[in-house]
Amino acid sequence: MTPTEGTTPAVSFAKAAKAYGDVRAVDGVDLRIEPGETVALLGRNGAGKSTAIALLLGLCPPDTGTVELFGGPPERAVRSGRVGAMLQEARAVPRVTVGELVAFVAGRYPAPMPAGTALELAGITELAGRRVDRLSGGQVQRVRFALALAGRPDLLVLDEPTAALDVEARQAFWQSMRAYARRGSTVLFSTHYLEEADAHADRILVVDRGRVVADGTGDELRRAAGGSRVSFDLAGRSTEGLTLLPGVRSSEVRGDRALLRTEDSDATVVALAELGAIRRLEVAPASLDDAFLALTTPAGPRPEKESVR
Ligand SMILES: Nc1ncnc2c1ncn2[C@@H]1O[C@H](COP(=O)(O)OP(=O)(O)OP(=O)(O)O)[C@@H](O)[C@H]1O
Repeated sequence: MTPTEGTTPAVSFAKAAKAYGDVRAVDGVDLRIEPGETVALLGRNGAGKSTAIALLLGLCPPDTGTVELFGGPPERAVRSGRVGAMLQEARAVPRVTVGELVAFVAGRYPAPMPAGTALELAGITELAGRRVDRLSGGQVQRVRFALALAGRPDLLVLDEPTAALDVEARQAFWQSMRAYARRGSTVLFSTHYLEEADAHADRILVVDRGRVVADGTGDELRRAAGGSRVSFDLAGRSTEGLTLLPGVRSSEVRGDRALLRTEDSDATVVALAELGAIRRLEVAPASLDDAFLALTTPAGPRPEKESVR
């Protein structure tokens, strides 16, 4: 996305880096998020999403480079109540009711929303009188969402917000998030789920080994990854040699179907036809899954610091 001239970005990283020993958790990231954008940080476990979020909230300083929120240090934006965050770590919760806790936290902010509105937006109005230490994991998650909203933040930061939620709660959560984003707030959320990033973000930043390796809408990422998927019924045929066919990058078997990811679907289809492997043959554009696989490094040991570059 092109930076908007003359506006102050909600979030900006300039060559920001943070290492833990040999691990470059955030490795020289340049990034600009405009006010009002909803952005997903998408990456595998250990890609650096939580560290990037810790930097932008001022929880730890970058080793090198700078991170700013609304044109100033993160601490200033956080102190002035412009930022609401929902982080991963579950802290011990006090023995107060949900309503009391949300009202207490809202009261710490200069321009909070009424506690009842925060509860309503988080879909937990009926939990207002329940003790916080007697809730299910999913309910606690939604209380934390209400707490993140309570100060009416300009920037809402959510680290894997749906991790503990079941399907129904997940849908309700995204509806609430979108409702809040429509009020003009900037939202940044991290996730492992491609479908969530695709469905709920205006823009997806794919993070891999501490770097932003792609930045765009789901459609842009699909196009950038290029390629197609060719699938057909194996009908008992061996899968041996499929990856050697022209254009094929990878192959996978799902039930009795073979799925080939290819850079040249015409050449792959001709080769399959020569083998007679064309039962229920389908050719489709690459999916976001394919794009993600093409853009990121497979799980495995992280390289040593020296071998990264
Ligand atoms: N406090 C720490 N001390 C040492 N290493 C750390 C620390 N925090 C993160 N790391 C390492 O930095 C890398 C990035 O971790 P980070 O938690 O930012 O990734 P993530 O994308 O949020 O992963 P996940 O999806 O699993 O939460 C990982 O290799 C992790 O082990």
